[in-house]
Amino acid sequence: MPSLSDAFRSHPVFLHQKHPDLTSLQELPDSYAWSSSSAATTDNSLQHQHHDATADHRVPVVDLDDPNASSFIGSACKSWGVFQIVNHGIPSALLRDIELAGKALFSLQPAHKLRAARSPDGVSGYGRARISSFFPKLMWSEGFTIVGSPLHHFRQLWPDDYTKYCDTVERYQEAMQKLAGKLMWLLMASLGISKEDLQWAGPRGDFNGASAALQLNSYPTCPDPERAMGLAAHTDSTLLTILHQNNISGLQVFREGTGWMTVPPITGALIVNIGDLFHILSNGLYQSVLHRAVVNRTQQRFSVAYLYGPPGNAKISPHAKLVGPSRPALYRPVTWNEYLGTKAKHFNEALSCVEVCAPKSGGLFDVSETHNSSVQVG
Ligand SMILES: O=C(O)CCC(=O)C(=O)O
Ligand SMILES: [Fe+2]
Repeated sequence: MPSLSDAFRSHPVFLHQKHPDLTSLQELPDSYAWSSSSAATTDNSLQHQHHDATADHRVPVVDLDDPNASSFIGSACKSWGVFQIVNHGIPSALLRDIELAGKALFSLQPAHKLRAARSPDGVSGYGRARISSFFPKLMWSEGFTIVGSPLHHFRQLWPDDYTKYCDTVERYQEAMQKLAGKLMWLLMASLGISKEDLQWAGPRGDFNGASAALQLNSYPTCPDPERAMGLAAHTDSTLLTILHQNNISGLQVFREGTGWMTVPPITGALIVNIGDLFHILSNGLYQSVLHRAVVNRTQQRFSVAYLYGPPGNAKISPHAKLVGPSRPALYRPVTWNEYLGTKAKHFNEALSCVEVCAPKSGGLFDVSETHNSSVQVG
């Protein structure tokens, strides 16, 4: 069965590894300037101001202990593709520990960090965002990707001290895997899909064999944040992503008709993004949210993304219960590996590459319309 590492290995991204020490720069080098200081900023739209969060313009916050959590999540996914969660069961000490591990890692000297550099066809290790290759300008950030055990790389970074950091990562991965499974069923329930309806979730519905990657991100303080970009606009290729940000804002999501909106940090809350694969599974009902990270002049920002996808051999397709005479399947079945290949080539156009039928215009589709449909897909 192909693993996530195999998937990345077969779709290498070549990034030049030379990485200046961003913390030492007093001025923004041209290679990092996404807009000129006088330019009206429209396209990759560096409007850094966020729209003030009136009730309708606030990323929804869902209490997972609420008996109606599933239906709140459903509404959030239809209109936003992102929501924050509280009462998620992840201990605050674990959130603090993973943040401390990230801080310790990114504060190492540049040459030291490069001991754990990600190889061009590798998935794990230190380096620039994989999406960098799609943009002419560099991003004001550093990342560290972990698939499976970080032992090999952590030994290179902390020869005498790696066990405590490995232990933190392992505990974090375990807790995230459980939470991701729980979120998957809340999402499924909101679409009227039960455990019997999802073969690849396994006989006990525990998503055994699901794949995941952990992405640590650091956004150093920036001398000219209005012209820089921390992480350019993208959607995640995942089913879902669980993001922990420290108490510094920077994550923005794009809303049709409104523009870029900041997702404000809420102490102890986690952010859940719908990824492209869930968009496919939901037959386009749930949005995979376009998001980016902006930077600031005074405070270093950290985030930890748990990128969650299906088992390597699972074909993800619009679920049969969401397909009917009035709503044909919009996408063809794909494995995560195949989809990552499409993304590596076509980036933000990847979803349209697996489309089989243009989405109908004219509003949201009513889930109840097809709950009893027996049409099979894939
Ligand atoms: O740092 C953030 O807030 C966003 C990170 C992200 O989008 C990613 O790692 O895919
Ligand atoms: Fe992302």
